[in-house]
Amino acid sequence: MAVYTHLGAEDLAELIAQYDVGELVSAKGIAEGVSNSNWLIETTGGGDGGKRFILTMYERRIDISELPFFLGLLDHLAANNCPVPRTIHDRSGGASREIDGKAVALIEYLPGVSVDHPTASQARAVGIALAEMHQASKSYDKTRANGLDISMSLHTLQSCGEDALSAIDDDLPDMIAVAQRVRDAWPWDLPRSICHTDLFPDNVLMLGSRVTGMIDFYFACEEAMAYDLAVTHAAWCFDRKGKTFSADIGAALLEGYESVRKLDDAERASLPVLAQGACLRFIASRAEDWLNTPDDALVSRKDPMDYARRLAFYAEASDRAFAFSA
Ligand SMILES: Nc1ncnc2c1ncn2[C@@H]1O[C@H](COP(=O)(O)OP(=O)(O)OP(=O)(O)O)[C@@H](O)[C@H]1O
Ligand SMILES: N[C@@H](CCO)C(=O)O
Repeated sequence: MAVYTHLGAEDLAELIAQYDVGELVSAKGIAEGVSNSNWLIETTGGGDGGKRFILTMYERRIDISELPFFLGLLDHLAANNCPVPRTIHDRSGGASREIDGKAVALIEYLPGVSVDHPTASQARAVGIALAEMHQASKSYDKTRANGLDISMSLHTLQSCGEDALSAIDDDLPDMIAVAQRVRDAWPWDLPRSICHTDLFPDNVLMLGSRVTGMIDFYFACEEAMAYDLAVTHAAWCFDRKGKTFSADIGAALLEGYESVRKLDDAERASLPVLAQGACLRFIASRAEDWLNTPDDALVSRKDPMDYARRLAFYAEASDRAFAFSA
């Protein structure tokens, strides 16, 4: 479910008339996603070329004052040949507008589907797209701090508290001590750029082995590029529950990334701790969401233990997780 707000036909037609995209033909609510309301918009087409667009209404999670950073980043990456949807600007040049006090943006529609079971060649393509994005975002002139870094993951777990964590799973309270250990070992001085930090399979659109779209940049921030690679590794190289690691997917992802941007020695050596930090980021946010989502809510909860299993693998088998060929 992800249409939280009803927009009537007249509201939509009036909104679309503010853009040089032709007239509204249809608007369909998109079921995927949990944070924002999204519609697939079709128009008769206009000066901006396309006839299909994504209309996003920002419902929660995003601080509206940060929209210029996120929407400007889409435009910067698209202009630098990354497969990222550009923002459609309205007739007065605005990247976002307001309806009933809520911010909305019209985004280029990109073809492709999200894969559930990636192949090695798809993982390689994602590695290439991620590295090219890191290179392109170095010249972006805006920045944003990571609000979900390892210190915040530790803080979030501590704030949930051992009792509440143990109500989700008996093993979850142990994550507080693990987060302390990982924070103490954190490499703070690795090469940085603007990173996606949430490049899960559901945020990548693909046609065959081609990446046609990287979407949902609403966690993008300045971070260590190797951390972004570690997040992507954790999200792509395991089954959903985190029980089985696919060495061929991991190797293909790293090889694709390094075909564009070679990791330095410090980045390579840091990958095991970065990957554990990546897991803790999702353990913490999932645990917090779990505790804040009522049992009867329409949105389904994501299990923090899926990432606790990945974390255990990175802690115990980092040689297997990050086996470089040279
Ligand atoms: N630019 C785009 N081109 C094509 N489809 C898109 C585009 N942006 C979003 N979508 C579709 O809309 C769905 C929901 O988008 P998204 O994942 O960004 O939702 P969200 O609620 O903002 O994010 P999340 O659920 O990750 O918090 C995606 O799964 C995808 O199918
Ligand atoms: N990709 C995240 C949701 C966004 O924080 C998860 O699966 O937990």
